[in-house]
Amino acid sequence: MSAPPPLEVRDVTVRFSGLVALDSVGFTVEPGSIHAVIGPNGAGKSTCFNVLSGVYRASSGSLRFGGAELTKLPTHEIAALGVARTFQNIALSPHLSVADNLMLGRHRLTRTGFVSAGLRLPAARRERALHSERVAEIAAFVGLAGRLPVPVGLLPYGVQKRVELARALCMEPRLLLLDEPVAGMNGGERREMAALISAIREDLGISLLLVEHDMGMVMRLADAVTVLDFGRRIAGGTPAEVQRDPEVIRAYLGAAAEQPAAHDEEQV
Ligand SMILES: Nc1ncnc2c1ncn2[C@@H]1O[C@H](COP(=O)(O)OP(=O)(O)OP(=O)(O)O)[C@@H](O)[C@H]1O
Repeated sequence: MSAPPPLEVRDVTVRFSGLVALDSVGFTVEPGSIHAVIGPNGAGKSTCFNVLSGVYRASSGSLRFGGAELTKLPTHEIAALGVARTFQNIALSPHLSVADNLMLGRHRLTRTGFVSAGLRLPAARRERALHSERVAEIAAFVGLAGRLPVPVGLLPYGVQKRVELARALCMEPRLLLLDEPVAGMNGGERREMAALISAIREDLGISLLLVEHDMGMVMRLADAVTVLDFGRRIAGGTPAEVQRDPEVIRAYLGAAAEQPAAHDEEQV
């Protein structure tokens, strides 16, 4: 897989009947980096994510991934360019095994159609064997080797989040969008997930964009941080830079005064 191109977000605005959820937001995810988007509740983080994966349309602005303009593409074409995402609420089939869920992640890479697969033609059999091998490799990489036959619904929540991540990796992405990857996890699960995210960057060379509430995790993991507040980009830079930015401190202190529980997440 070739090195990822940069993701360039320029002047992106998203409006929902009068409400400006994103207001001329811009940032660049450098190739092979971990870039975090943070901000208080309602800042526009999920909107940013949804516009990147094609779930929402930008009202104006541009999102370029290498030579491709993503703004007008449907979700499956964005995925075909090598942009995969995970969901905040797990989006797996609970009755299917881990292996089958991961195979579904490889769907876009499958060449032989359903008919030849159904007829068990040799080409389809060979292709399935290759995909199974890759699924086993990815499962081992994320620490799921022993769980391949287990129905996803029987696994603990933290393990299901790993399956969700593995499913996205099965799409062989060059850019991975992670929506609150440690939400709802306990301290141990958070540390494991943080180590896995680092390994994805180090060993697979994939760029990662993550939306996350856990500040400890963001500050330890991210190479660069973009801070949103009320749909605007109020700061950007290294974790150390944004942590001491007065605008950021003001946004978070204001939010904490209104919603004390919102950023009270456990630190990694
Ligand atoms: N589909 C939608 N229709 C209308 N308004 C929306 C929609 N999605 C988001 N919004 C609004 O856009 C603004 C930004 O919301 P968004 O969910 O992107 O924020 P967020 O930073 O992800 O918040 P949180 O941390 O609570 O998840 C909010 O005012 C929200 O109510």
